[in-house]
Amino acid sequence: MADSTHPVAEAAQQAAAGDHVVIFDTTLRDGEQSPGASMTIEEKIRVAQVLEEMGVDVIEAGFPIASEGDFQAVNAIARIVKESVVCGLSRASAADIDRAAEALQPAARKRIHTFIATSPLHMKFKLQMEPEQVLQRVIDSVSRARRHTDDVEWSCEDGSRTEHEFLFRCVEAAIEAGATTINIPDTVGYAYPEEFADLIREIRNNVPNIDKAVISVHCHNDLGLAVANSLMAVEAGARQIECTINGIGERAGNAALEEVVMAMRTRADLLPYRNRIVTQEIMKASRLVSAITGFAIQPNKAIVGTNAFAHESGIHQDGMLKHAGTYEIMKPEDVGLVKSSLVMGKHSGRHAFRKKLEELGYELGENALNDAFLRFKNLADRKKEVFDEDIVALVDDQIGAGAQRIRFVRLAVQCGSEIKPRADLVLEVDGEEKAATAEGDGPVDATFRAIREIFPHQAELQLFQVGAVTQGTDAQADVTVRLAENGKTVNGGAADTDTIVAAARAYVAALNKLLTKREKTAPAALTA
Ligand SMILES: CC(=O)SCCNC(=O)CCNC(=O)[C@H](O)C(C)(C)COP(=O)(O)OP(=O)(O)OC[C@H]1O[C@@H](n2cnc3c(N)ncnc32)[C@H](O)[C@@H]1OP(=O)(O)O
Ligand SMILES: CC(C)C(=O)C(=O)O
Repeated sequence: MADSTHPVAEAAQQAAAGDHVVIFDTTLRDGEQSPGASMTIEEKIRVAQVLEEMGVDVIEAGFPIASEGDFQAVNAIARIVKESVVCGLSRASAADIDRAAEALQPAARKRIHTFIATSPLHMKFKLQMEPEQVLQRVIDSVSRARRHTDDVEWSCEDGSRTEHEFLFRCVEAAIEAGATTINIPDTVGYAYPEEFADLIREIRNNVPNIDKAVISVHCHNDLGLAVANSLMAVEAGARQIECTINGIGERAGNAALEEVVMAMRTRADLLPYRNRIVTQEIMKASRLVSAITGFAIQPNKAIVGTNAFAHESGIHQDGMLKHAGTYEIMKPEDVGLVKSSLVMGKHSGRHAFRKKLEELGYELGENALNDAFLRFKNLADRKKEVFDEDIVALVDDQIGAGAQRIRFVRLAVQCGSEIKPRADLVLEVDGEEKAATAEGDGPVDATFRAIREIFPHQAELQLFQVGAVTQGTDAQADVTVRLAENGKTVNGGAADTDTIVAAARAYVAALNKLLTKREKTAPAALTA
């Protein structure tokens, strides 16, 4: 029987009575159960360290009996982590519990989490056990776990679909046997927030010794209600939330740690509870878990999606520039982002466009700004997102318009496995056609040498980038050439179904921009 004066039991009682919500992270156990999310031991250690730094109270590091790798990972994390409690999962069997205890042996603070299903469906078909046998297993497993540690968590798998009277008996027996945390899982994400909160209240009202344990919840997201169910449970008296970074987990995942924590922080007026999470570490943890599992975060994912603090619509951008509170309920810095971003696209307005130009170092007069804005809108209609580079090109084009001293006329290139690449090029320079022939290390090199021969210059080629505008062998090649001279950098772009022609045109476009920039500062010729 549990000693109610034991420090763990006392802490449990205090937590249950107080406003501290224990954050139990199961990214490394339930999170890893997401198909395709397996992590190596080294990766699990990295995640555990970030969780510890973040202030997670309990890290469920794995299911030690599941495999040698899981055992080793839990064992390694138990050695390294000092601030958080390290927890291992086990079924209601002596072998599982002893294996978990062995893995957790070096931990400064350890918890054994043992579970068994209690719903009629799971008991009958999966476990093929009678309810009374399950009840006896609850007592046996918790008692065995208590031989290894004072910190024992017991879970009734499929708790939300369990008959209430039987659930109360199991919970009471688990606490009687020494469980200090009672976890009520919504294993299949079936619960509805008010119904789930009522279940927690009923447990509190019907289990005589419930004040000797912390009530925990573990909600799955099959109906997208995991976070709502978890928060409603806290309002009803639960004081531990089980969750995962980015909400990963079995099937549709678990309650997302970042969402429950930021909801409690942002709506502290309605949810006046404390937790130890350093929210500024959220982005770091999210990116690490995404990178390790290979699970991309959807752009509109709450808190950690790339769009969570990004604004594209003109009216929103205007509001944001005037007061961030108009469209942001959280500060991006509070989750570890440097600042919100104004994403330029077809819905953006003039205020945001002017601000973006300022950030990019342009100060345009009213007419030039209006002109650039129209061109920007035109481009945005054709392009999903307009990047900073597009805006630079657009404004540079405008500045350089009318100053096309050099024009592409024609190009013939010879190349192949047996021939030295050769370019025959004709350009028009200040209205006069000039031709050159050059050889090079490849057709592009030969073409660029021919340009230098016709129009000698010192500019350095910093970037040559080829992309495809469309797919297939008839795709247009989209070439970008970046030239730099005396600290001035310009990009020239061109598209053509012939990659070498696109390269020549892009080089000429960049050269024209450089000429314009050069003439603005020192009206001498660019030619050497
Ligand atoms: C809701 C949850 O997320 S629970 C955690 C789920 N996570 C995992 O299952 C991941 C790790 N699991 C594994 O590696 C394996 O399933 C193991 C090592 C645990 C067991 O493997 P195996 O011995 O091959 O059994 P298998 O997985 O096929 O079947 C599970 C067995 O455990 C039994 N079982 C299931 N839950 C429990 C439980 N809580 N307590 C006791 N027995 C249980 C099942 O009834 C079944 O028993 P049976 O073999 O007598 O029919
Ligand atoms: C083991 C328990 C807590 C679980 O993962 C579930 O029921 O979903």
